[in-house]
Amino acid sequence: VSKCRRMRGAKIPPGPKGWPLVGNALELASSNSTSIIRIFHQWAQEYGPITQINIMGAKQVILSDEKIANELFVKRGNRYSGRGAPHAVEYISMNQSVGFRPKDEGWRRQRNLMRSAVSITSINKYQSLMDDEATFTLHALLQSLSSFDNVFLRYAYSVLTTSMLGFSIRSESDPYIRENEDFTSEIMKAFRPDCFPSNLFPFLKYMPHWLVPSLRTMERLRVQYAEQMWSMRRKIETSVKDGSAMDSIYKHFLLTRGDYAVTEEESVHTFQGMIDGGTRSPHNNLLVFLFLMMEYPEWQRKLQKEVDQVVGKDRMPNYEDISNLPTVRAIVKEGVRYRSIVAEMGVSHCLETDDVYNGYFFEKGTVFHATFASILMDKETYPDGELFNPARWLEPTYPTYKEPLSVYPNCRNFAAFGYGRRACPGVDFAERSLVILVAKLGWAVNIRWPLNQNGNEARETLEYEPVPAPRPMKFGCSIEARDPARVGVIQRVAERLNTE
Ligand code: HEM
Repeated sequence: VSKCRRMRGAKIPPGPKGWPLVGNALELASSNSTSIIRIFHQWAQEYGPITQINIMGAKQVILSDEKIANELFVKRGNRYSGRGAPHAVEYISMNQSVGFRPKDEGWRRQRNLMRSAVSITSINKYQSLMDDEATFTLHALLQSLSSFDNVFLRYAYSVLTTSMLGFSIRSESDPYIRENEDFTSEIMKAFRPDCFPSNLFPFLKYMPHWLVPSLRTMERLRVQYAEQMWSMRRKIETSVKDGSAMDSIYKHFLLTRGDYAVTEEESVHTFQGMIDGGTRSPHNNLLVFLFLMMEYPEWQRKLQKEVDQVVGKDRMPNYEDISNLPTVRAIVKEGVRYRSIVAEMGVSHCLETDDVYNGYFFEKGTVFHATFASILMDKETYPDGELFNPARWLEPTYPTYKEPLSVYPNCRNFAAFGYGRRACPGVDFAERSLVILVAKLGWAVNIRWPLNQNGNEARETLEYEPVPAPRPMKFGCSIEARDPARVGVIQRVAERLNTE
């Protein structure tokens, strides 16, 4: 109250009452991410766009309005760009992970390295590597149409490893993918209060490890994480020294080491951070794309029509066509909006000093969640938001329309990629990799619901696995080549790439 008075009578934001001492911890203690999203959404509806809760005395604020999220995270970004990651996440990542660490000097150095890495990948050499990866993907898909999930997973990894680390991954069963995937699923649990109670009950972190099994698990994961990053670093260093390393951002970094201020440890975490942050969401978005093309066949027709008009039948679309493919970009952007499963509850930001906004007092250390599930469905910005409707990015009647269509729609400054200083540093890379592959898919294949025994469409609804950053659950999808001539084109290009 006294702090509040100091802030000239500002009020405490509304929110559910909670219990003495524990606050709202009990409502959240047993929830997984899916139910947290639902609970946050309900609270936002009941208490308004700024809802404050209290977890064992620590304040958290749920924001469900994009304008407010922008005012705080972007305009007041100097104060609202901490992370406030749960204890288990900070411990396992040794407070060195670019995505989870506080907004400190080390984080700035890492962001600079990432900015430069992603901008180097926009030069033709790297766009062309990405394009080749998309062609391999199409080729692999045509060889094994029902393996779309794994084929896309390989793409999500290989597109990053080729440009960032200097090696392409040719099979989805490659140990690099399997190890990263297994490890990521384990580490995602570090967000859950039910798996790591020290996330909710801070006193637990001071207990001896032998007494608290979750602390022992944290230590095991920390050691494993460090070993994974450093062994990759040693491998790349050796190949750069013996001259066998392919061109990559990591190689470029090692050769121009003096240009970057990051410490050795920070650099290792930065490259791992790009793989951790950059594979899951694009993979999810590609799966969602297939689903949407089955659910909204009219948009699949529009996609195919645009690609055919721009490139014809005799060649595949490539990265140089992107500016002429606004419908492809709109389908990608709308897919991300419609199902931004990377974080439907948003990725939290942490306030670094006391602040007053709209008459409300926020205390230093408050963790803010801009819930995408509410923001990306906001009725004013997205009038028919519950529909997948790429037209909102293509037609002037919609509030989200922007010209020229050779540039827009694109994903820059799009809320689905976060806000301000903390916004996704991989946005351009992610958009490019999705647009290139979606354009090629539109050109090459038809996507339909599979048929059941009676010859009817076996429609499904899109469900997600209940872990943080959930994946779409397995679903059926029938993919077939549009015509044999196109298959021939893909085969010829893929064979040429294989022999180069
Ligand atoms: C469809 C694809 C993607 C989506 C939807 C997405 C979304 C996001 C979001 C919402 C955040 C949190 C932003 C905030 O705190 O305000 C984020 C952070 C981050 N993303 Fe992405 N992302 C995608 C792809 C990528 C890719 C390809 C990379 C790597 C090249 C990447 C690397 C990161 C990193 C390192 C962070 C943490 C940044 C920080 O905390 O400073 N992401 N992303």
